[in-house]
Amino acid sequence: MIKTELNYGDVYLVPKKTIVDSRKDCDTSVAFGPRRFAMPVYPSNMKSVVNEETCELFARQGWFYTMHRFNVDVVAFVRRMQSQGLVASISMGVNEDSYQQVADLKAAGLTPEYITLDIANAWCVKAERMIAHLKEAFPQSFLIGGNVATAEAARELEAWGCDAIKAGIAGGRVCITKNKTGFHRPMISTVSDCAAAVKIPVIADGGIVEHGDIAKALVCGATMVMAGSMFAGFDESAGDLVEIGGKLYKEYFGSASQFNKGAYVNVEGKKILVEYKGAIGKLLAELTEDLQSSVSYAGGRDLSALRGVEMITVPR
Ligand SMILES: NC(=O)C1=CN([C@@H]2O[C@H](COP(=O)(O)OP(=O)(O)OC[C@H]3O[C@@H](n4cnc5c(N)ncnc54)[C@H](OP(=O)(O)O)[C@@H]3O)[C@@H](O)[C@H]2O)C=CC1
Ligand SMILES: Nc1nc2c(ncn2[C@@H]2O[C@H](COP(=O)(O)O)[C@@H](O)[C@H]2O)c(=O)[nH]1
Repeated sequence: MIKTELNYGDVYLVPKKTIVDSRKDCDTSVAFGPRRFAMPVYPSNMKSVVNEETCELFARQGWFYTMHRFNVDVVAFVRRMQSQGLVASISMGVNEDSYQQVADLKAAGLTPEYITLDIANAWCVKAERMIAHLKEAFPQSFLIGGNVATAEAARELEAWGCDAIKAGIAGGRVCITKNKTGFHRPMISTVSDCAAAVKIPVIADGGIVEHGDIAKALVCGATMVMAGSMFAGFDESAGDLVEIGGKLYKEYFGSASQFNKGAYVNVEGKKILVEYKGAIGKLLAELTEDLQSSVSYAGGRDLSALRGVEMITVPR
């Protein structure tokens, strides 16, 4: 029997009685690890989405962020953020260069508050080794492991010592993993299964198309949401600005694309152009308004209201 699974676009949320006088009374802040952040959504740790300036901007606004892991001087980055009293949140891989970065941070006496172990399928022996290494080197850091897509994988990463897991395989806008390997799970099913399986927070990663998808991910049990394409078209986005036929675009490419890797080897990502949309401030304000509205429809005053919301599918 082949199972049917659901994506964000396949479901809607059922409204409850609103108890606030204004949407502005709804609190969108979220406790995540040792800190509280203004919103439960943040940009993907991709070279075409964030750079040091983007990370600093998000940290200053009280939003969470994670710096990507591609040719980054982590010692300089962590020092830069912490010397300004900002949260330091970095990414690591599983290869020798990442072990060297751990040693460099230790030698410099630096401890990032948040570390994200970032590989396509973190349910693997190489990730298990790196997670053990990171837990030993930085027991005080909040360790996010990802990505995974099943309850069993989520449980294993929790058992290996992750403080949070990132869920979502092959659901991203510039992903070609599902085309090239055949593997993928839709996000509603992925997030619901992973969140039900573990006690630690789950980050829903990839596949956000509409702002309301963020509320849907939280209803499925996610604590945080990571999005790439949604944050890719702005002045502050890391991708290059290009002009074609008098129209402006920003480049957005996958971390496993030829453009990121510098070679066509094990390519599982592509490059696209996203419409240029100006300054990012307008998006951040609109995301906040939209999530405040979601909380009001959920019949509460804060994000906890979303946990009790009924989800339905509509036949197409
Ligand atoms: N969320 C998602 O769905 C996906 C995200 N990505 C993103 O792309 C980037 C690159 O990802 P990734 O390829 O994992 O990392 P890397 O290319 O950095 O690979 C990390 C190491 O793991 C090994 N490795 C990677 N995949 C496999 C595999 N399937 N089987 C055995 N060994 C493997 C690689 O060896 P070798 O190359 O020799 O196999 C390499 O030594 C990451 O930032 C990741 O988040 C990529 C695909 C899907
Ligand atoms: N299969 C691939 N997935 C990738 C790649 N680079 C990043 N990603 C994942 O996509 C999300 C962003 O998705 P979006 O729908 O919000 O744009 C990102 O956070 C990664 O998990 C890649 O090269 N291949």
